[in-house]
Amino acid sequence: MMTRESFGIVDVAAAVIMQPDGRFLLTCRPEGKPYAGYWEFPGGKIEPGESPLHALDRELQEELGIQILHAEPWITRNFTYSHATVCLHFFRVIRWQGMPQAREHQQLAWQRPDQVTVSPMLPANAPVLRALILPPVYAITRATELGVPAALQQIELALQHGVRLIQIREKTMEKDVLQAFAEKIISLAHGTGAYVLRNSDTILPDTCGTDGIHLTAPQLMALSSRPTSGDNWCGASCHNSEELYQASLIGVDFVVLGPVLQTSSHADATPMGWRKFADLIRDYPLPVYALGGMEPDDQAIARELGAHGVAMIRGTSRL
Ligand SMILES: Nc1nc2c([nH]c(=O)n2[C@@H]2O[C@H](COP(=O)(O)OP(=O)(O)OP(=O)(O)O)[C@@H](O)[C@H]2O)c(=O)[nH]1
Repeated sequence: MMTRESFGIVDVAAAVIMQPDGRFLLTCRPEGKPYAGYWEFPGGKIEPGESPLHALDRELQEELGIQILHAEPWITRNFTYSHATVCLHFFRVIRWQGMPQAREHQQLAWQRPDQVTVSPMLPANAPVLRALILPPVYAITRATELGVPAALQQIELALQHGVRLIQIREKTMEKDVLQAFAEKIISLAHGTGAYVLRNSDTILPDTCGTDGIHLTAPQLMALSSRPTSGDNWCGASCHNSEELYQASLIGVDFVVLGPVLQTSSHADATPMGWRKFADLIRDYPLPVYALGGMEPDDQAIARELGAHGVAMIRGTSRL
């Protein structure tokens, strides 16, 4: 029988073991393994007949002496090394039993997503570390509907509640009003370390001081490469498998997928529901925010199904 291994694909389970303060654990590959001395997420190869989660539990017991109590599927990334193509199934491990110990004499380091101090990292892991910087909630503005003062107040409150990613999505706002609104949002957000993206359908220029762009689905489908470079963020809106595929092809940083539930901002759109959402993002390489009728409490179910977090328009006021 032809297996994935006979095609040179090695399935691997890897853990982002996360403390409540956001720090996660990296380990250094011990002598005797390929890429010895490189840092990686704890984990290892999935044995025949094992599920990714069972393999991860076994690996974490062998390598660190801990047992998984709660883990969420996250992203799945392929990477081709000279010896093999690895398919890395990442999980966020939120609760575990025991204290991680270096059972294989490897070095361990707790790291912050925006401040990784160990190197070199395994080559496959750069986009994974970048994905970890993304916060769990993505807030989307609706100043055209609320009025600028109320929208600013809502964003200020959201920032106080810990929101660290905001999209300015005012598609019909007059230019001067929009620019003044964007300046205020950027100044409020940057004061707390939050990122601000501009929707690609607004008339804000590249130079307006935002930290990147959020592509609408039609704009995503019209592109042949990612439109931002360097540290600038690039997100995209997706509604189906074709758009998800295109987003992974041009290598955006994250996607928003929906509508998951009924929402008054897109009342005519048919919601896909959680089951279809989960099917669409299974084994997907990029972080996904669930969008459409999301409330703060929906973070738990979204993450359980493999989402990175939730994106909210109205729900932001209930954080
Ligand atoms: N554990 C882990 N492996 C990774 C990461 N990133 C990455 O490219 N890999 C690759 O995935 C593969 C994992 O294989 P491994 O050698 O660690 O597996 P293992 O613990 O089962 O070891 P073994 O082969 O000695 O039994 C390696 O090719 C490694 O380079 C990561 O972050 N964590």
